[in-house]
Amino acid sequence: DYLRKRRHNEIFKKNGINSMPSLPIIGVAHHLIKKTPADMIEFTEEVFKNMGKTCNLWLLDQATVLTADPVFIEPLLSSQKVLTKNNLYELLTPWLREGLLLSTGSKWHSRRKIITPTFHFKILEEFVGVFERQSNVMMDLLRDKADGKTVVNLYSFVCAMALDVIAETAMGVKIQAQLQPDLPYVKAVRTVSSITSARFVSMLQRFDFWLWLTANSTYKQLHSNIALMHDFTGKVIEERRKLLEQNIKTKLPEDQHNDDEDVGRKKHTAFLDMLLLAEINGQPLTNNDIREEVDTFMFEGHDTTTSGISFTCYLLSRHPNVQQKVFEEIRAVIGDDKQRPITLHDLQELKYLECVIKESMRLYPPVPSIGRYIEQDVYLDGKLYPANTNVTVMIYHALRDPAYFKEPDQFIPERFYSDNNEKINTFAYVPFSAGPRNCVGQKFALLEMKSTISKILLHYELLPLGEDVRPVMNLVLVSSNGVNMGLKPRLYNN
Ligand code: HEM
Repeated sequence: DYLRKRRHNEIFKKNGINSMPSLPIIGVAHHLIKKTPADMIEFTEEVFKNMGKTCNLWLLDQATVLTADPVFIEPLLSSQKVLTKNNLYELLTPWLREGLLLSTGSKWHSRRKIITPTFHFKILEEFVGVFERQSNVMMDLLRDKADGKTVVNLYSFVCAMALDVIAETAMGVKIQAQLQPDLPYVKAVRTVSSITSARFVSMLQRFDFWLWLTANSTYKQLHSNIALMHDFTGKVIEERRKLLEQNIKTKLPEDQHNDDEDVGRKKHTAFLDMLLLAEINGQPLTNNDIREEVDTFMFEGHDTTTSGISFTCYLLSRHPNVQQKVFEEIRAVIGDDKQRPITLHDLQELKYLECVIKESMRLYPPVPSIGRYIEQDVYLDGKLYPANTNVTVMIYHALRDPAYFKEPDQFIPERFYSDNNEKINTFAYVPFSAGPRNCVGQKFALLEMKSTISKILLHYELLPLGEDVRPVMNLVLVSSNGVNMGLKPRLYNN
């Protein structure tokens, strides 16, 4: 073990990577044991300040390279050889199994090949109506809070809305998370997301055995809720497969299996339908194959956009000039009729809003860190990196690097103008990651965020009420005291 650690440290040193002084066996775990999740942003900042933008920490006997340096991020994320996720992702395995986020090797390759086209422009166009309908529900729910005085934690409203959107687009099912929050599937998603996030930031709870031993009821709650979710998605898949087979047999046009609400309108295709039709090496996917992909969308596709929408609205509430500029753009593109459905074309025209969202995700990236595992010795940018190394890209810190972003803590959407001279380095701005394992859902996410935020601003003015956010790096970025603001109905006098 000593020799292994020495080899790692020597190789790192050659690459200009410092290793933090560590103790035998435990490494640097003693620095972390008393840290709370809320301390982690500051702790990592301190580490980078003292050790450099890429450095190594021994966590027990595991080499863990932390980086916020685009010079290293570029070869790492571009590599076709380092595609495996690190052990932190194991927390998600019981729920997501080997879906696209967690799978690796040839399984990941073949799945990525069939999933990428499911985000085709034409398909996304069909989803715009879902964004519209679900954000309209949220507008109704916000109405009695919008008195200009009440402090609203927008996060919980957006979260239920985003869950409705992803259930309908991924599975073709209306789960009514906003209107019936007590539905078992909805509660199960919330419970499993929150237990998994808590485990992500607790060194001890990460280990299954320890969770079972010290928090048995949480352990049981986690697994019974996962079983419930698998059961639910499994049944949806079975039903849609039957329906599809029936439709093929009777050659019914797609829109004849509409439910009541959709009568008269072409029913949109869900991701699940495309997976039912997909083949790998001439073989269709099994229900279990499809389930892990649908579950992955359910997880990856709602907490992330919730974080993005909530933090953007928060920043707008604190920057009235920017809010006014966005509002004017929305009014110019969409008009004053709050009931007029927002089209894909409208969303594409909202250029300033896009800059605002990009800048919000720079200050508050919904996915604040990602990880890779180096399985075999590998050369990145001509330098050797030893096998059995975890790497964590600290997206949160990279996006506030003054070497790449002037006044990095300021909210300046204009830096994303396409004609801005201050060209943004692709690997310095990675909220959706980059390279072969980048976010497959990023276009969907951007459209959903644009659609929801423009709906909110058409209906309400956002006011700087309540405590400022305290960002915490969970699986996604959250705020420990909520994402607070006030709302006031918009009046259109001029
Ligand atoms: C603002 C919203 C979002 C952000 C910031 C975001 C960010 C990311 C990031 C950083 C990754 C790389 C993860 C890693 O390397 O471990 C990723 C992967 C992924 N995202 Fe997103 N995401 C968002 C929304 C979505 C949505 C809406 C979907 C689905 C509808 C989605 C589906 C996925 C999937 C399936 C992967 C795995 C891709 C692969 O490994 O090939 N994401 N996302």
